[in-house]
Amino acid sequence: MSTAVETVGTGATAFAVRARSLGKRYRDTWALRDCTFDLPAGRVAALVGANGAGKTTLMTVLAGLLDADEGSAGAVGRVAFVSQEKPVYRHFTPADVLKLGARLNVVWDEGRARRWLERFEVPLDRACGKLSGGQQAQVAFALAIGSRPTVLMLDEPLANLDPLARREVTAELLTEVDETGMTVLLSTHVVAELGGVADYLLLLAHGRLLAGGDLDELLARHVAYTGPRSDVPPALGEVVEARHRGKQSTFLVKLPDGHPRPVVAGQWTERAVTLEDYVLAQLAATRKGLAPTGPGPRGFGA
Ligand SMILES: Nc1ncnc2c1ncn2[C@@H]1O[C@H](COP(=O)(O)OP(=O)(O)OP(=O)(O)O)[C@@H](O)[C@H]1O
Repeated sequence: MSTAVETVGTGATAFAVRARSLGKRYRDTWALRDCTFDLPAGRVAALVGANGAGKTTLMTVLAGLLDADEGSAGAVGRVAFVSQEKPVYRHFTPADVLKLGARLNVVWDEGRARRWLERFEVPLDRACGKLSGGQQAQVAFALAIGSRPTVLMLDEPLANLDPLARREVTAELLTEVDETGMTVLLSTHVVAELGGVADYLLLLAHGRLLAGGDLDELLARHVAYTGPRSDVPPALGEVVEARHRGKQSTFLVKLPDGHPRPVVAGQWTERAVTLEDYVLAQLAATRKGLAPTGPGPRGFGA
């Protein structure tokens, strides 16, 4: 079955992107399978997963550039997608790219696009082929931002950027979200830098949605314990990851539903789980072949 991406009516929907049992295969191999989620509007969602997990495939299907083989997907309003390669015409200057944006897009905000380039000090009159990889990426972002998307999808937007530019790009994206109400879905391996930026998570493993949902809620349902070497954590819960080094053990534990965070005593300490802790623990568990936390009825089983 081939299912094209449908555009969902803007009515009273609170979601910006929806996927139902979405699947995509390349020849006989499924790259994406049984992927179901609703991404609420106005969120900044991090799409994470190991190499080959299916992130690019998911975004490309959501953006309507690839047909799904199973299920359906839809996005509300205008979607802009910046692929991993961030392609720009090498002989065009950034100023030419802006002119092209104005001609190609029904909705075009020249000021926004230009401000983005000025903010990142990208020369407007130099051929894109002579710009650095990071500057070329900024041109691709400016083109996407200028088209005033309702949903902006960015495949590894931080990959070519220096550490300061990464911080500035994420900050600028948040400003855009605040000002326009757009929804952002971005895939990345630079999870540590998404703290305070992403407020939603979609975690893929081997083409399946392993976990997803509101980030604060997800992290509040987990806790990290450190203490003397032990085979079991000091309190009830499902062990997502156990690490033992010398005489010390660290556990990342999913708390039982409805239970408050237990207070541990003695030599054990507990701390809140960060996005990076959570993602690394989940990825390590899937790599070791441990049973992943399976998706719940809406695909969110974190
Ligand atoms: N055009 C293609 N033809 C055949 N297989 C493909 C194609 N594109 C991707 N795949 C396979 O589909 C799976 C998912 O790939 P995808 O690029 O979506 O992963 P990803 O999570 O984006 O990876 P990365 O983090 O390395 O960019 C991988 O096993 C990959 O080898």
